[in-house]
Amino acid sequence: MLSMKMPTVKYQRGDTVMGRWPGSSLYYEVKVLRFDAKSQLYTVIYKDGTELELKEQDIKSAAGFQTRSRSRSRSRSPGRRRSRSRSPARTTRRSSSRTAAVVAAAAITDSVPPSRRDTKLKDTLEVRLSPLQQTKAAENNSNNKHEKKEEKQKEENNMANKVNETSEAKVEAEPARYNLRRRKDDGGAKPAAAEPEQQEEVAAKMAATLTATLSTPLDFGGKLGAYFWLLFLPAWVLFLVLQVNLEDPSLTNFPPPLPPLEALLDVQAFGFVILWILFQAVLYILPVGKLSEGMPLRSGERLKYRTNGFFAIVVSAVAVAAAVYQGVDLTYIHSHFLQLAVASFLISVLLSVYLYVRSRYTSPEQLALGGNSGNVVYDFFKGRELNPRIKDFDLKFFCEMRPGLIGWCLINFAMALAEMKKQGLDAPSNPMILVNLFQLLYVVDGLWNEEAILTTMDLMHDGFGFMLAFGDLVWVPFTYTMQSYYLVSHPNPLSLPALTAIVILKLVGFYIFRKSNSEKNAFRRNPSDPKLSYLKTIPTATGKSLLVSGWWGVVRHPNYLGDLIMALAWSLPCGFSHLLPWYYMIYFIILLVHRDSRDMSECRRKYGSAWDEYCRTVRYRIIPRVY
Ligand SMILES: NC(=O)C1=CN([C@@H]2O[C@H](COP(=O)(O)OP(=O)(O)OC[C@H]3O[C@@H](n4cnc5c(N)ncnc54)[C@H](OP(=O)(O)O)[C@@H]3O)[C@@H](O)[C@H]2O)C=CC1
Ligand SMILES: CC(C)CCC[C@@H](C)[C@H]1CC=C2C3=C(CC[C@@]21C)[C@@]1(C)CC[C@H](O)C(C)(C)[C@@H]1CC3
Repeated sequence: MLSMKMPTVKYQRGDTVMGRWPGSSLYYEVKVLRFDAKSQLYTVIYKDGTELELKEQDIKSAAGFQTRSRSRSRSRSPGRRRSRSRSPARTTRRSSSRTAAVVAAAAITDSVPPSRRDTKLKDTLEVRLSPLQQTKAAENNSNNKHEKKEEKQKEENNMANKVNETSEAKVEAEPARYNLRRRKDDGGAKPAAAEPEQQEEVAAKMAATLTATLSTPLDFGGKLGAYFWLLFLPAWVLFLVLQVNLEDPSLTNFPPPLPPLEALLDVQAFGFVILWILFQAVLYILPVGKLSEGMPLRSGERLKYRTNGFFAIVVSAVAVAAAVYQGVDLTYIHSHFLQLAVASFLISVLLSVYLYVRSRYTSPEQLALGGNSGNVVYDFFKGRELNPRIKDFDLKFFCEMRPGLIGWCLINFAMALAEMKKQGLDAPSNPMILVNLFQLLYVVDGLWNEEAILTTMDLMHDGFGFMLAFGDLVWVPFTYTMQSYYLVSHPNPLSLPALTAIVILKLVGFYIFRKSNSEKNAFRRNPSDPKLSYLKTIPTATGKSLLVSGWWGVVRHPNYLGDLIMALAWSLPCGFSHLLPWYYMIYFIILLVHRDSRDMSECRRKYGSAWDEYCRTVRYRIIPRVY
């Protein structure tokens, strides 16, 4: 087993110490993750999962601190606080009437540092600064003049640590916003207001600090990129759908003229999409199948998910078969593809708006780290809330695994029927059968191993916003079906050797994909599983280890490799006459390369030098010796 050693420095990896929150004089309990000898900085992790780099002088041993109890702070009367000298959050009656447009200072409780949150709150919001106090002994040790000044400031903060925001107050602190933690449990304390100027000063200081420390780099080209993707993605789907209908669907051909609006909007198609989603929702909530636990959240909580996806696809297949038996003409899906896509798009927009609005009222712990930039368009696109739920109904999990994914198979099946109808066949063509079976296998496998999705990036890190809502409800069912749609009117006879080679390719890809995903999933769920004891690992400061042998020792993303090989096998049956059926392959390379780089940054942030060591040991990302 490989292991890392930390250089001999004052604080060691794993030490629990007190770290100063940058820009303030407040100290919180942190754990040392690593020390960078070059920059002389310690990477520490706060209790809420925030990682920061601190200088040695901003760290103190935990022994010199004591936690101020809640009861003590509660007993402090507002009047007593008022009598104190000026402080950043001083409470006065006078100022209570002036709190509109005042930024409230962050509430920091139980040694959890402030994280960010948009705070346009309608209700009265009571927040409180509750840092930890240093003991007398520690204070005496602090000879440094600078430190003494900060101690004084800290004392002031402690004295006047309640700020109130009235209903008309709008809390807006640009460029960054901070976490205002509701103090529902502080019933005894009366709301009071802070001195606006001083609060603003504190807020501005913290805002600057938080911008510098908490903001994760923006993906997808940042704010401008978000505008671009919001327009480009729907336009691209429209382009593909119009193009695939052409006799000669060359991507270089000019797209056909846009149909009139009334041809795009179809109430019946809209109704069918809604019915399909509701049908899947009913299957999802049925108390059938396992309740699986997700990975621990930042709060330590583990959500439960109803993983009955396989049951859902079996029931859906039976329902579709019954409908066909009853004479329902599924080729409607082929002839109304555009209308169905537009209806799904509208639903995904409505869903994204709902998700964005509800995320404004969610507690900061429930926000994803990446979708909380403060820019409305970017956050709408990227998604703010990590696991939006209506009671136990997990919207992200449901959308990712059900309507679009199972809808993809339904559309493929409808295309096979449309091909038979259009080309007067008694049975679908071989390429159509291959595409249908290959993609069905992919989806069924995903649903059979539904629990494994709980350890993927989307579920663990990404917020649920337009990108995933659109991706799940529109992109997957209406662009992943391009190969079968293409085959409806573009037959491509396959020789037996070609057919056999494609099948072998698919199986090889599937084997790599499934084995590597299962290995990682099993390891993440139970790292001490005896079945995995032969695997080498690298320990990391977070307590989690990284696999460095087995599939994850071949390349850093063996699952992407398998997935790409499968994608190749999906396009090959369509031949080489047009680029359109190869669109998925091209898109998928771009998607996975980008995903890999996103994951690399995320893992480097999480695991630091352990990740670098993993990358040194496993040199290639996706394709051995190539990339
Ligand atoms: N068909 C499609 O459209 C798409 C399919 N996919 C497929 O979905 C699957 C999931 O993909 P995705 O979520 O992107 O990524 P992964 O399932 O590969 O998850 C990445 C995470 O795995 C963990 N990890 C990375 N390296 C190691 C290691 N050496 N040992 C242990 N854990 C490690 C890390 O999380 P941590 O350490 O926090 O556990 C990392 O963040 C893939 O098979 C992919 O091909 C993905 C996107 C689109
Ligand atoms: C619109 C954007 C450009 C891209 C959106 C990306 C999404 C379409 C994909 C992100 C991750 C996905 C996964 C699957 C489907 C596509 C999306 C939603 C997946 C459910 C397909 C089936 C697999 O077996 C899987 C491993 C479960 C996949 C997980 C990731």
